[in-house]
Amino acid sequence: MYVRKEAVLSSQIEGTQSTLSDLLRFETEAISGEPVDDIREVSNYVDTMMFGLERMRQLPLSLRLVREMHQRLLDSGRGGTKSPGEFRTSQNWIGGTRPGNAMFVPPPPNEVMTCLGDWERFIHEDTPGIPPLIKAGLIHVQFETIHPFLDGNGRLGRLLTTLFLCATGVLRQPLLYISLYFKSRRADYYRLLQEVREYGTWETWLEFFLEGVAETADQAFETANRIARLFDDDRERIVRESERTGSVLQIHEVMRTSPYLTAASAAKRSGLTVPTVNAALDQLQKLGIVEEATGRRRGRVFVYRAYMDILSDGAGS
Ligand SMILES: Nc1ncnc2c1ncn2[C@@H]1O[C@H](COP(=O)(O)OP(=O)(O)OP(=O)(O)O)[C@@H](O)[C@H]1O
Repeated sequence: MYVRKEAVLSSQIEGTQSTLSDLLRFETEAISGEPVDDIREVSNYVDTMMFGLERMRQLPLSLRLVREMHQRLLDSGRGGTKSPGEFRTSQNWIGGTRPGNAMFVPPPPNEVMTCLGDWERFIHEDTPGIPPLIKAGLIHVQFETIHPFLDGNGRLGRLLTTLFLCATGVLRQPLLYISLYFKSRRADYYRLLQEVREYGTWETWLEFFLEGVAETADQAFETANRIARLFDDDRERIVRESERTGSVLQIHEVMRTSPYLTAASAAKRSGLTVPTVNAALDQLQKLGIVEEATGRRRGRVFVYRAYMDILSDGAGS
């Protein structure tokens, strides 16, 4: 669920409209009002993170892995036509309408591979004096400065931060949604990346980055506690107040990983029959734990509302 939250936030940094609810409903094949392209983009982000983590069992965090991840990330979402999986062979720029009036012009195409080679070497270099969190901040600013793709550099760069921290064992799971911090301070984020180049203010960037990691980690800890309390309280209420406690608990369990579901998907996930699932969902609705989200009689979608409210903090509804 944290990966999904990070995906929504990272994609929201530049204009993508979908919310965490949209993504989860999309994944349950429930209909949503948002343009499908936006949701697909976020869904691709989740897919790319999972793919990257899995692929790191066979491959180091390398340029090859970066290209494979980029291919997935841009698969048919925003930027899908801009050479997915290929390092650029033309000049790009940030801000403005042409290199002449741009805020930043990344290295020329014939320098990209040399810069990337250095970047890759730095990732793997033994740097005992640089703790992994500081290294992650350096890797991010360098990647954004090289801007090796025609599109998707921001999203991939943020993904790589989490992936690098997983690779070094700082994170056991991809549980850092640092994009919330970058999103709420977007102007500072861009400015500080820029100032590293213009004024060599590495320390200011690193302070900002590390503050983001600390703030994000504190929030994740707090969120995890709130979620654990909610699950415990609701379980107790189910045991105390509901009929058919066994199947109701089973559906409650399923909703911990799928806060949006249909009766059919819940049946598939739990191994219970559809009528049993419907009866359990009925009980959960009576307890006020679950709500029906569509207002329709057919194709109903159920949501674990209080859970979604906690998860959606800062990521739209
Ligand atoms: N002045 C700058 N110098 C270096 N990098 C920058 C600067 N301003 C922004 N960036 C980085 O470039 C990213 C945007 O690049 P690009 O459009 O290729 O990525 P994206 O993933 O498609 O978009 P976004 O990150 O905005 O969702 C920003 O997210 C940020 O990480």
